[in-house]
Amino acid sequence: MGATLHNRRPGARPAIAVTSGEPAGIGPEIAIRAAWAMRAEVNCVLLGDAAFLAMTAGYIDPAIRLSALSLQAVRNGGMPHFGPDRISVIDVPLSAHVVPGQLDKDNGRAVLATLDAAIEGVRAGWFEAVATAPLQKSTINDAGVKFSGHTEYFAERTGTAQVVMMLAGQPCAPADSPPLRVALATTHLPLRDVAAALTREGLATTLDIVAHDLRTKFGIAAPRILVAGLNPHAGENGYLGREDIEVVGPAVEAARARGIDARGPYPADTLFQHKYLKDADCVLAMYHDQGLPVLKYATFGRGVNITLGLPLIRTSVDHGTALDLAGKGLGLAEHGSMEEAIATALRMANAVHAAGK
Ligand SMILES: NC(=O)c1ccc[n+]([C@@H]2O[C@H](COP(=O)([O-])OP(=O)(O)OC[C@H]3O[C@@H](n4cnc5c(N)ncnc54)[C@H](O)[C@@H]3O)[C@@H](O)[C@H]2O)c1
Ligand SMILES: N[C@H](C(=O)O)[C@H](O)COP(=O)(O)O
Repeated sequence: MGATLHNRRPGARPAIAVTSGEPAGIGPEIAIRAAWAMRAEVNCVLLGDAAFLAMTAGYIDPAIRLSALSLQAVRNGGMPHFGPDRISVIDVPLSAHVVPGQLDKDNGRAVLATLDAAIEGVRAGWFEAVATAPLQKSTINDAGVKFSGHTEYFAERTGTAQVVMMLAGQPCAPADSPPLRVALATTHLPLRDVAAALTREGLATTLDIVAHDLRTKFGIAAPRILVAGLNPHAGENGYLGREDIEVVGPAVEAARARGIDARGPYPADTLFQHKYLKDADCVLAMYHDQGLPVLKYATFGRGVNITLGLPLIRTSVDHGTALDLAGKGLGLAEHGSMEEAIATALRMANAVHAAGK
């Protein structure tokens, strides 16, 4: 997988799959708006129900033009390249009528089918990367498929033993802030299971993946990674938990011995301040709600979620399905994060493409 990155036709706009997400949420709207806004730069290929996307596009702006092919037609004849005056769609039909704001488990498997089509398309050379609009994890579980997130699903479907979720965004202040990147040592699991999920070996692999992908896909020659402790005050010399001494610290030391500029563990509550972040390329947080609230507070609406360690490029938005907005109609959701997800996927694809030449 990924070999197709070198097959970009001279002069052709790169193609990126954009999955349209939970149909009852804001995903279809923001995917259409972002793809339309970026149509001059990139051939976004929306994956979703063609009739539903056409109807949604018509409500957003009748000037938006979509052209659709069935998945089977693409399998038979290659990708639609309709040009920059319209958005390409590959039809992945829904099973049930969509009521905005109301989840329907009958559509859960169709949402998963868009992810499968995206992965198939990268393997087949139709796309250079995948950007995903938000889906509702609970609906897929309600449909009878155990599902904890795109991150884990893409790992499983590509046979990747370990991946890393990283979110990135540009803080507004201070003015000289570098991009804030927060990677997670654990992803979607109950808080009570976090400590047991942290191992020296797992953290070692996480640090290797973060360092490798920041080098190869972000062009950072020697990434500096600041590692947060698990416990309050990084364990207070063992009086508030021993994981920082026994697991996190040794993993950081071992990474340094392998030539990775990892530092820590630092107390998480004071790590996110400019004097540390200004020289850092990434913070590794131990769990989802240790790192992401800080990132989202600083950059919500402009952030991007990137899965590191995959054999393909996958990005996403920094927010969810916003059913509260979707239920009230179109025009309430911001699509800045979706645009940034597509732009980041494009930059990453360009970096890999350039490196492969
Ligand atoms: N990339 C993804 O697929 C992704 C990411 C995050 C959450 N989710 C899923 O989304 C579902 C809902 O999650 P949640 O309720 O915790 O978070 P949410 O992001 O959907 O909503 C949280 C709040 O942010 C607002 N908001 C979100 N996106 C917005 C946008 N683009 N413009 C304006 N306001 C916006 C919502 O109106 C709401 O007030 C869950 O199933 C969650 O797992 C998916
Ligand atoms: N953890 C992500 C966030 O808070 O933005 C979100 O749940 C999406 O995760 P996946 O990309 O794994 O679906």
